[in-house]
Amino acid sequence: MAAAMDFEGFSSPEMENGGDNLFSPDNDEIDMEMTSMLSKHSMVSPNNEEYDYLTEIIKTRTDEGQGETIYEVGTGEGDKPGLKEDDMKASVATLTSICESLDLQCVLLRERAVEEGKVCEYLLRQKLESSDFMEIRVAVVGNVDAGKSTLLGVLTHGDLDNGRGIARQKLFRHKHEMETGRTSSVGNDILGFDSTGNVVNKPDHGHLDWIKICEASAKVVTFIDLAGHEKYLKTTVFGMTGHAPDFAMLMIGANAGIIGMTKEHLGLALALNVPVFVVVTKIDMCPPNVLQDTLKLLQRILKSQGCRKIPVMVQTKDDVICSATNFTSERMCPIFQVSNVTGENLELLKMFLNLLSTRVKCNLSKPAEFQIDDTFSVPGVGTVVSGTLLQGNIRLNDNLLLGPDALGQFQPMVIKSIHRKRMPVKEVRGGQTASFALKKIKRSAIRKGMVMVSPKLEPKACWEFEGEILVLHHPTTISVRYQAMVHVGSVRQTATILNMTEEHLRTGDKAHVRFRFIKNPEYIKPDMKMVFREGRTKAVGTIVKLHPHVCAVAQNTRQQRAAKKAQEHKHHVNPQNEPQKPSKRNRRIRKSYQPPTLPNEVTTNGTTGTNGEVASNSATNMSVT
Ligand SMILES: Nc1nc2c(ncn2[C@@H]2O[C@H](COP(=O)(O)OP(=O)(O)OP(=O)(O)O)[C@@H](O)[C@H]2O)c(=O)[nH]1
Repeated sequence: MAAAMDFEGFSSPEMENGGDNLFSPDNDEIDMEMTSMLSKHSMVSPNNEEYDYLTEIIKTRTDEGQGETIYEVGTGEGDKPGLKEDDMKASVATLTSICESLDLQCVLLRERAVEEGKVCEYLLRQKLESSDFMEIRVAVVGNVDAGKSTLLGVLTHGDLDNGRGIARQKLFRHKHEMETGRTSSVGNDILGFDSTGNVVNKPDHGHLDWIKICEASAKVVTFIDLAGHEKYLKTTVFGMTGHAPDFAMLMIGANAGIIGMTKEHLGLALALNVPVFVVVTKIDMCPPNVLQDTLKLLQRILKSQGCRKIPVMVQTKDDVICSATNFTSERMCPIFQVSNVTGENLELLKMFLNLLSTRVKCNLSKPAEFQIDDTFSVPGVGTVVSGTLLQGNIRLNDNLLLGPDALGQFQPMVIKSIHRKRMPVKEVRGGQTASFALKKIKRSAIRKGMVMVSPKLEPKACWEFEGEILVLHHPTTISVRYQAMVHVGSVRQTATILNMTEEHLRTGDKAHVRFRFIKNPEYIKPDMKMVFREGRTKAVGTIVKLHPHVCAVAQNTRQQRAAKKAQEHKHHVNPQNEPQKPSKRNRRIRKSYQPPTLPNEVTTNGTTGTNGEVASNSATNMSVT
């Protein structure tokens, strides 16, 4: 019961709606409408018109699924499921022919015998050029020693672990990680699937060639390996907000159970609306009664008020298909039980990963918006930034704006080269991660949290913003002037509470709070999820209003203009240009000067002030981070 209590307050309104806001309701409605008009016999011998209609439906569904969909043959609205052998054969022939015309690979996932015959489910996946692939990002979280790095080593390198850490050795990036066996930084590993769903990773002398994997893949799953130790929580939170994961894979050691940071990481994923699936490891070395206890507690926590999830034990291929197809839209939380040493159930997990589809739909027709999560200085190349393209497209030689800098300004820059997963490409689409080499930009001019956006967006930075927050934990009370680290997308900066609707906030309290960044203005948008934390203090929330930076810029330019005017005046009346003490009147004016309040504030519905700072609805396509 205590565990359930701990989760009070983790759920957000979106969670309670099952995260439905992640999908465009209009498209779902169209899809449902189109599909519901079909009978189970529609594919048996369609005439030309019906054939075109079926083609249209499949095209819409694969486009919506960003290049893939699961299609069921043998079911239809108002019909009892199942087709006789001959009808099934004819339907599959129609499906295959449609797939060929649309350049889709058609793979049988499962066949079910039902009262009226058979129902077959097919995975339809776009055949892509070798330089293109679908991308899914999975954040890997869980307590220290849950087996995160080991599982990633086993999945990506194909060799089982020995129970003493041999598999994880391939992934550690720092010397101290090798020595302590603990992950400290955000690491990325990739697992590629070809169009038929086979794993393409083939290590060469223990090393993976990312370019070869990407070329052979139709889908690449990127694992964002986050540290399990509490002292690296800052990194873990950054990984969950800044790397825009589609899903979170929560790892639990079967014998250790739900300990340490497990609940913390689960709560973080829930608060950020990232769908979670659980992998219980080490089942080879865990006594059955301990495993049962761990699973029971896990299910109780998932079903509790704070989580409101439906735990589903995945034990067969059918379970995998059901849970993968319903994962994004429902409150389902699939649970796998695996061993990295014997390999038990790893095939089910791989099949599940292959069937996952991107959660966040990115609008490709909108102006480009790229959030930077890391910077590098590459010898012979120059400054390189990596991150996620949240909307639009970016091509080689595109002119973009980079910022905001410390003054809240954006500078023009040109894209010199583009890499996706270390593979040179000419273009990146919304939803994909990439690295860009930038022309004539110093690395020192860039910090994590900056963005590169199309000039059409006319970006504005802001010092101050308002958020609706919920305090998950605080030992005493939070009041005005309290400072803590704010994570929003890849922005990570300390902010001060300027004012709030409550006088004091305690654990479990909700409030409307106005924040101010202490160091730099940032590019953020309404509706973005935020985490506010300092030590064990944690609050989560949503940005509801921005106070654009125009204020500070205006202040600056106004001050600059005033200074220039004063200078000119000085030159005019004081030809020797000697420093002069400001008059008493001027000093009084300066002292009493208050920055003007802004007329142009941005609200959540995308309405803008006089300058039209933020494109309407642009926030709705942000990845939920
Ligand atoms: N027997 C057995 N041992 C495992 C299994 N999975 C992981 N281990 C062992 O558990 C230990 C810890 O695994 P790690 O992969 O380092 O754990 P982690 O969650 O990545 O830990 P951090 O990087 O510190 O967050 C290693 O010695 C692994 O060999 C498993 O399924 N069975």
